[in-house]
Amino acid sequence: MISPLCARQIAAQTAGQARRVAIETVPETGSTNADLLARAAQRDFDAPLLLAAESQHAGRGRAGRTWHSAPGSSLTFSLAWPFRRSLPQLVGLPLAVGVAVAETLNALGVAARLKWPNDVLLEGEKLAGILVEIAPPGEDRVTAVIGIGINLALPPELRSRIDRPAAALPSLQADRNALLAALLNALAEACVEFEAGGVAAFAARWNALHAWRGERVAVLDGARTLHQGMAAGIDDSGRLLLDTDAGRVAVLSGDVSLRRAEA
Ligand SMILES: O=C(O)CCCC[C@@H]1SC[C@@H]2NC(=O)N[C@@H]21
Repeated sequence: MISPLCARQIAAQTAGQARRVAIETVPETGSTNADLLARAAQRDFDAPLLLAAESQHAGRGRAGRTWHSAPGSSLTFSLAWPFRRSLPQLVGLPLAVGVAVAETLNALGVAARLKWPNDVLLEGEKLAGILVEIAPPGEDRVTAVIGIGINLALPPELRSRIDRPAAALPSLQADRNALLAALLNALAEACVEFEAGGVAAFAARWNALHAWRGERVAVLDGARTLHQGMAAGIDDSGRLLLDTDAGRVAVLSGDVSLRRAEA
């Protein structure tokens, strides 16, 4: 039996948090990221706010992609967090979020690993995606909307819409409120730590979770290959380090592929 998302249950399991987070759940929406960005633009809240949806019909992914999910078989939520940091200082936030998600899953016995910059993989297949979007900056703070989608089951109609190998976590489907509470605790801690220390504070933990460390990978911009080399982890700015034939390069953006790397 799949439990419905319930704000009260999630709040009860996150009550010990130093930073209070308001929690809302809705049966359906287009995109929890879009909803929180719109509300942030209207100054609808000024403290951390979590919005979780049973179902999204216009889920957004990175690089303009669509995030497909199915009611009850995915966990889809966004956390809006106001940071007292400048916009450029938030560049590495998605990596810190990836660490928080993967460590939470590891603590629940799931061997999740990270693909740069912030896909969460299980045995090489995508289990969860992270999309961080920034609301129009206020006077003294910048609000990041941290959107996370986790596959808990992959019914055939969902699998047929996803164009890449995907994984799911049926063992965690039964109590999505407990999973969401554990994630929220870890994310709130990560946001506080990120505000103090930036992405450098997460580099060693990210590297310990790196799925493709030591593997030959290609970094792509659409169909174009930008670099090829051995993935060596991230540096203190969150850049992917690649050992190429021409020496070490630090990559700022792109999609990483194992399949497209030439031997
Ligand atoms: O891997 C990606 O491309 C990122 C996917 C992020 C999906 C989540 S689901 C909750 C939140 N709302 C959205 O519209 N997108 C994010």
